[in-house]
Amino acid sequence: MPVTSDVNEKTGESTTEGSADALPVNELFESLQGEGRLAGVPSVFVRTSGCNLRCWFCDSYHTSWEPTHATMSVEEIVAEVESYDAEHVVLTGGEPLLHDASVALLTELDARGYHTTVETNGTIRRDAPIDLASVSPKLASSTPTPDENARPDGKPTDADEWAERHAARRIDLDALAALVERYDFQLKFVVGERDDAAEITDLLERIRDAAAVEIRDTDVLLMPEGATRERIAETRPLAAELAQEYGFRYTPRLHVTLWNDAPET
Ligand SMILES: C[S@@+](CC[C@H](N)C(=O)[O-])C[C@H]1O[C@@H](n2cnc3c(N)ncnc32)[C@H](O)[C@@H]1O
Ligand SMILES: Nc1nc2[nH]cc(C(=O)O)c2c(=O)[nH]1
Ligand code: SF4
Ligand SMILES: [Mg+2]
Repeated sequence: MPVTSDVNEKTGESTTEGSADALPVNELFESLQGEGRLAGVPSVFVRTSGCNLRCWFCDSYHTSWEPTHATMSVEEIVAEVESYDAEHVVLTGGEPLLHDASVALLTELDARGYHTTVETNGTIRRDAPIDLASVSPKLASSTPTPDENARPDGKPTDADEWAERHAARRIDLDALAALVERYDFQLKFVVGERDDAAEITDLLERIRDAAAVEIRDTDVLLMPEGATRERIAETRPLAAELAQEYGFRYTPRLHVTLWNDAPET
């Protein structure tokens, strides 16, 4: 029987000791990669549950604010991935690098020749075979407030408690430097307001100082904030404008345009 892999729902801390071979999986599906430099590529998505942050805009509420999951062994996940025809696998969450078993899963996928992308908030470093580290550091504007949260029914969350924890955890320069040094990477920032740009350029300077590899402006992608077609229609012009102004790349959210906020897309 697989050992339960879990994350403390109150603090988002990983409690995965002794569970190197099982993951909390919120959903597993095939879709088109919607974001980043592999946008449009058919991919299997493995969405783990549990996060150490609480972005107010999180489009995966049931992995962060209210985590739900089935526990699957690495073997079961690999078998389900193999039932699809795709060559690309995206490990996401929640925060997938919280879990020890993510390393085991990536190792098994690598051994079978899959291209792996890991979507991560950049606060955790891991040694694992990752083909593309898709790192999305969280800006101050992601911090939850009692008025702004991702809860589908709009009711209040424990945002006060989380605001402090989120702010303290969201940037870890050592972890960001390690991720860009170890892996082929993209830095993907969620943009919803013009002030985000100053924080991005400031943070970029600090990562460049801390990391021993080159970070080109074209490794930096700006992505419109929004989990729905309506919302990205509002934020898209700003993300595109800032990308042009600063020489960064723009990335769409193809899946939102195609399927809005439907699950398993
Ligand atoms: C749900 S997160 C899971 C991976 C990891 N926790 C992270 O944040 O990078 C997957 C991607 O969706 C982005 N994201 C989440 N909610 C979003 C929103 N409302 N608008 C735009 N991007 C969003 C994140 O920044 C990240 O790049
Ligand atoms: N189609 C599609 N592309 C994605 N790229 C990153 C995603 C994520 O949630 O990490 C995502 C997602 O949820 N769906
Ligand atoms: S870090 Fe990722 S999964 Fe966690 S709350 Fe933010 S967007 Fe959601
Ligand atoms: Mg998503």
